[in-house]
Amino acid sequence: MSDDVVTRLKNLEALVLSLKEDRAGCAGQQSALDSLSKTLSPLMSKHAKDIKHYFTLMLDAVSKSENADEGLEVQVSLILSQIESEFRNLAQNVASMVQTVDTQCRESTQHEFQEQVKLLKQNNAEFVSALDKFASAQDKFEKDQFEKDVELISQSNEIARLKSALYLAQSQKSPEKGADDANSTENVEYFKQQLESQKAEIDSQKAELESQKESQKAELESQKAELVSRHQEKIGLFTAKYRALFEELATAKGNIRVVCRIRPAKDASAAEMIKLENPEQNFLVWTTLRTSYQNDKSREARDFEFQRVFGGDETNHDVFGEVRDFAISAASGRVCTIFAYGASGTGKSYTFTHKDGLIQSYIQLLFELSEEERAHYEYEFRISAVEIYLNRLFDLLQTPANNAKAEIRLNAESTTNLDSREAAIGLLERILERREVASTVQNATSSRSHFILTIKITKRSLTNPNETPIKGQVRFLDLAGSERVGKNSLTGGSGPQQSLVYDQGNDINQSLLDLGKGIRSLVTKDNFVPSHNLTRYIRSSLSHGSRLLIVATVSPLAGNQNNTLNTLRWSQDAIGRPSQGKLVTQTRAPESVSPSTAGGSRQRGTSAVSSKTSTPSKKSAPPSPSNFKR
Ligand SMILES: Nc1ncnc2c1ncn2[C@@H]1O[C@H](COP(=O)(O)OP(=O)(O)OP(=O)(O)O)[C@@H](O)[C@H]1O
Repeated sequence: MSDDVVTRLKNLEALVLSLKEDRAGCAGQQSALDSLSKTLSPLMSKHAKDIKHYFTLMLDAVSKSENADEGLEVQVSLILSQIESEFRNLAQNVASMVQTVDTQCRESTQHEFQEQVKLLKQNNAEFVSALDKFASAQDKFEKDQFEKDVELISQSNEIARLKSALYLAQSQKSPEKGADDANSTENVEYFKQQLESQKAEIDSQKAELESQKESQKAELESQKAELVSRHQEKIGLFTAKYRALFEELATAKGNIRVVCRIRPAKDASAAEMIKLENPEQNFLVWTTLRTSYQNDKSREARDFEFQRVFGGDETNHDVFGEVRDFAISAASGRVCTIFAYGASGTGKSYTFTHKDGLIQSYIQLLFELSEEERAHYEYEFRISAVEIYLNRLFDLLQTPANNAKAEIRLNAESTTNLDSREAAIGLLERILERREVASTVQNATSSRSHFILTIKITKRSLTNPNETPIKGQVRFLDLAGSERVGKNSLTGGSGPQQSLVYDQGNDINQSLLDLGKGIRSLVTKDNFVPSHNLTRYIRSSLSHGSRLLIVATVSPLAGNQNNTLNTLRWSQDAIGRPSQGKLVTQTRAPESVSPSTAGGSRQRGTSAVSSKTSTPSKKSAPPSPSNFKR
């Protein structure tokens, strides 16, 4: 087929050449024909070559295509015949053009000849476009061939499927052949099995995916748990370091501490009577509190020593800051006790139970600690509240019907769990109300009894069940007022009333004496046998390793000097310091307090007394470890 086209083209070329020869004599047109021939001839032969090349490619492709069927061949033939007809037209055009040239050669005009040449060129362009078409037809053919391949593959699959279905149908239709029946059943079984196995495979893939998903999830969970545990470990380490620092600080401060709290003074001249000597306080240097009181003959200045003195401008928060470590020590298994000791109205309750009081702050801190460590430890808090009056114990958690106090034997107090900070604060309020009401019923003021609130802490390891639980406690003791009571100092009525006041005074003195001895025995390590129920009840607070804080509360009120001195003396005595304080100097009694000193500032650390005394102020040496630390 291709040869035919090439032959035709060659013939066409030959025709042009012969035309040229025939018209050799035609003057004027000879050169035009020459140039036509020169242009057309190589063009024709080039295109002929191209066409031949494309045809070869195409036929080659067709012959190589194993799957080529009849339809494909028809398609190719169609394309080729289309191309051929294009060339045929072209050849005709050229032939007619040559014919025209030939005619015009005779009656020629220059103009017409040029027109014909133009036409020739146009025809030539058509020829080129035909070639382009051919090229794109070839592209299409290749694409079609690919699609055809795909189609053929799917068709062959479909055919296979149809064939087998047909086979199946035929074999089922066949009435006479048992073997075919068997085959048919086999086939059905086979397809069934195939289906089952495919389903099983899909199921197993699904299961595998699920298990991969599960294992990835487990892996992620374990990574997360590891991160959390590392994080908690870090927190744990940090907390442990923090605790250790607190313990160090607590040890440096000593197991027995004594501080003084001065109630804000209403009376400026009275404020002059209790003054701080060394303004810059820190726990390594004892603070000197100087009292300046008029006695019968003269004005007397005495120095008392405390690890810290809280002035009238300092808050409960400041006091808590000094003994915060007690909560941490208690959570680490120690028994920590805070005593508030002072005359009635000096601020003991304010320090302990005002809305930002020490008890509230400790409750808050204990719950914070349990929250911080909840990944490793389970905390349990149990509370008890007892009042001791005339050596008798009353349980403030119990509420007898008659609204009286529930008297109990030693160690028979009830306890209750504290589940949350809010519940604990609510319970505290009820206990305090109970204390007030019951006091009236018992005809005793709160300052005539000792009030003891204990929070017992049990800390159990969650990670190691074999670990022994840690047990500690924080105890608050609001001691009975230190004001002097007795036949000579406070009559408080006559008859039974006076006798009661006398008994109260005696009991308070005896209990405080016993308590003082108990505290001192911790320093001296003497054998101590308690004689009062107060000391018996708080025995664990006086055992080895326990921590004590005495907060001596004083109020700089005119006429309050005996109560103040009484408080200061008891607190000094309890820790083995000279109970009378250190006599500084004796001055003449002033006529009156001058306005400049009367308006003495309440600022922490000011020292009006020292400026008036001849002895220069001095700092005390820190307590010797053998005396104040165990
Ligand atoms: N640091 C202080 N700042 C402000 N007010 C205070 C301070 N200390 C005590 N007060 C006030 O002084 C009054 C008496 O205080 P508080 O009841 O605490 O004394 P108390 O020593 O507990 O007395 P009592 O032994 O009779 O119960 C209260 O009104 C209290 O609010």
